[in-house]
Amino acid sequence: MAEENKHKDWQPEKQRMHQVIDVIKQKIAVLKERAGKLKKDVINIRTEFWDDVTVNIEEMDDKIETEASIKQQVEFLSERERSHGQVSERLSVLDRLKDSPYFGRIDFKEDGKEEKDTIYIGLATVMDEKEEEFYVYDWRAPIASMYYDYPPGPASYETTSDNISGEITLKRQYIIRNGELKGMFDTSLTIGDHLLQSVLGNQANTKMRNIVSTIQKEQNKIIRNERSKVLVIQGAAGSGKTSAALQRVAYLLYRYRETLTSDQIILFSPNPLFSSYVSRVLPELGENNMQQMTFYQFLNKQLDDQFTLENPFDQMEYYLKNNRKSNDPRITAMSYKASMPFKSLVDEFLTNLSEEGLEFRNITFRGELVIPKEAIYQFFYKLDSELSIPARLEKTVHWILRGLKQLEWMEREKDWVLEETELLDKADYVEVHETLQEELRYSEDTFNDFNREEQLLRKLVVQRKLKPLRTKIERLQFVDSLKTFRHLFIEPKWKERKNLPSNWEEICELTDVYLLRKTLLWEDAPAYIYFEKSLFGFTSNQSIQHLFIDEAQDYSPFHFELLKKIFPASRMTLLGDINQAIYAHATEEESLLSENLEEEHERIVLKRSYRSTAPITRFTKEFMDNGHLIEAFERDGELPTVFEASQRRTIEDKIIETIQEYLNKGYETIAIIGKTIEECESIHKKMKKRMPLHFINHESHTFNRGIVVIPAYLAKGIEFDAVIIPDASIDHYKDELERNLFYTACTRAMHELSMFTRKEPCRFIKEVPASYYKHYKIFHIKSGQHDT
Ligand SMILES: Nc1ncnc2c1ncn2[C@@H]1O[C@H](COP(=O)(O)OP(=O)(O)OP(=O)(O)O)[C@@H](O)[C@H]1O
Repeated sequence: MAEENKHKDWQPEKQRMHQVIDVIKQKIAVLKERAGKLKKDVINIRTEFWDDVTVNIEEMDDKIETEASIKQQVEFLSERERSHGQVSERLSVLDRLKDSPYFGRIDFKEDGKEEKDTIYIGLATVMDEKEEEFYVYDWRAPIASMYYDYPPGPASYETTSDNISGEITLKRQYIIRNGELKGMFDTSLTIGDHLLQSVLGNQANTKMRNIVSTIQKEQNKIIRNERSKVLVIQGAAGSGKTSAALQRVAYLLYRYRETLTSDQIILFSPNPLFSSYVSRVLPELGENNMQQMTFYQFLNKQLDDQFTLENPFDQMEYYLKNNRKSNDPRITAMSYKASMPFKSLVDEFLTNLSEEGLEFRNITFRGELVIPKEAIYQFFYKLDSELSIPARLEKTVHWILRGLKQLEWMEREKDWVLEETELLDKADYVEVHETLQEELRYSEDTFNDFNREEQLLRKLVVQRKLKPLRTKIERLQFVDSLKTFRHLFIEPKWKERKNLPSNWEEICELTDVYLLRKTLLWEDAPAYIYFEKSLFGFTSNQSIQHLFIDEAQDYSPFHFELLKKIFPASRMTLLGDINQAIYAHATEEESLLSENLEEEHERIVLKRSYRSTAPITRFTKEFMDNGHLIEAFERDGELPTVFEASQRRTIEDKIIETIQEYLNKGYETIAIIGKTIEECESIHKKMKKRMPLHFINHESHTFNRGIVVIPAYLAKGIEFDAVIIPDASIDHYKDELERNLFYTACTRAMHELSMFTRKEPCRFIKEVPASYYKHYKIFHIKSGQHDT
């Protein structure tokens, strides 16, 4: 920037910035020394661990002393390791601050005070050398919230105990890179479009970036919300839902740093690729990543190993292949089984099990029947019916275990036991011998030593043999929950209810076939887990304090009920976009984002879409019902293009040519987004000979720069510089869920979007005014193009 064009405060600001950077550098030097020392300590403790421990295990007292000595040493080591970890984390934050210590400033005059405060805002707090004055405020500090919420003029912020009001007299933004002041502007907006324009104009990245320097006012509301137990965010594609969620995690970890840790927060992500895509944001902000998992991983963990759980993406593929068939039982089941009416049916079924119908298993030991299932049934149903099923099962466990105790006494006398004592190893004999010695300390009677030893050996053998059975009983494996659940789909009493789908009979048959195979279809998993946990009792997870569900439109209220039961203490942040609902069960009424969600909640709507250029957003919003609610962020770019050609080979050539153009423009992440995995496989197979392509399936955990081929449902949540839709023909994207899938695919594009069709373009493209895109019909690629 020429000197004469620079801001009037350029010099003093530059000077101050260097002063702050110098302080940061000094702090880095001090911390590096500390880190070095701590590292040395850790290495020393590890190498000399056993020198400092007094090991003596001859006598009981010595044993206890040895244990205490080891414990002390371990504690000392972990304390040093922890300190080293903390210092390293702080060092990496300071390292980032050294390159860019702050990005904003507000001058604030509090009501009733003479002086104004100058507040510089950055990634983390920096104090002066004496640790008295703030050089930089952490962006999450209460006072910093005004930077995001207000233009110059009256403003206020909340502390934990107070509401402070006053006036912002100046609001300034800085671009500081590698320790150099590159730009500086005073702004009258909340966060000036100027800076946002430049951030959004950058290339897409294979890892998501933090947005703290340009958080928008409506996003800040989400980030700092502390009131709501359930916070629902409906946001257009690219409106910053995921970004806001991640900055919210960072905010909560800062705000509640005394009581909240990152492992008490879970984020449900749409696919494994997404998990790695967002993995850098929190470390960049100096925080540890929260727990992250897909809903599939979560449900799989809730099931024992007896089941094979279908992957949701396989369900999706089934849907996409069969959705044109009328009355396909699986397709109907996908929506019905995720619905609240189905939950009510399961609840009714559970209530009935309170009276009758639970299936039990025989209890056998060494091939012999010990307690027949009928006896368990009788015992269970004679218990007070006011008690819940889990409470009655607990009593049944005690009853069975008492029976096993009697069995143990009887078995001890049997011949097989004596035979097995001979197979015991030396350590067992030593153990029995020690018990005997212990008994003798309190008894003078040594006459029956031999008998007593045999008794102890027999006891040991029988107890050991019974242990696995006991464990199974304690784990309620004597209840046949699968067989019980099947009644719901077999017994006329349940099958012939009112208000069931018309093809319920077929659905029941199909469900039972899979249950018998111990395969849980994706649509059956939530209901089965809910059912089983209702029987056995929800072992609720009290430690999780915040649950974030990204792409919440893909969860049904039934899923939500399950999550609430499993995480009763947790606050929930549900983020999604109803326009991107791509699962058969996710309709507007049955979505977690629905305004009719019964749960008391606060709702925030994000309308502005930041990811794509304005021409792309204008194009995509045209074919969505509620598209008029989406606002494009004004960023210039090329119009989307549609290329139509009748020959496959021509289309392939044109795709290659387009990709080449994109590469020449400097785009680094380019995605060919298909509808199904089959379509993607076929494109990959044909085109990989002509250019390097990476194929992404549901097992992919990362993606690199370059050209990827990916189905739309796996591209959720991710973005690319340029997107190619290889087949946008009339017969390829048709029904309403395919509309959402098409929308999801198109909205992955930041800068360029091109679509290819072999026939007429799909009806969604045709719903867009012709002036919003360029339509080319290609007759011969070599002889040129015809603009229609
Ligand atoms: N305040 C902001 N400042 C800078 N960039 C932003 C801001 N908000 C969003 N973005 C950018 O917009 C893009 C989309 O953001 P994000 O992925 O969080 O949106 P989303 O609503 O989760 O999208 P989708 O639902 O389509 O997956 C990202 O590149 C993100 O960095």
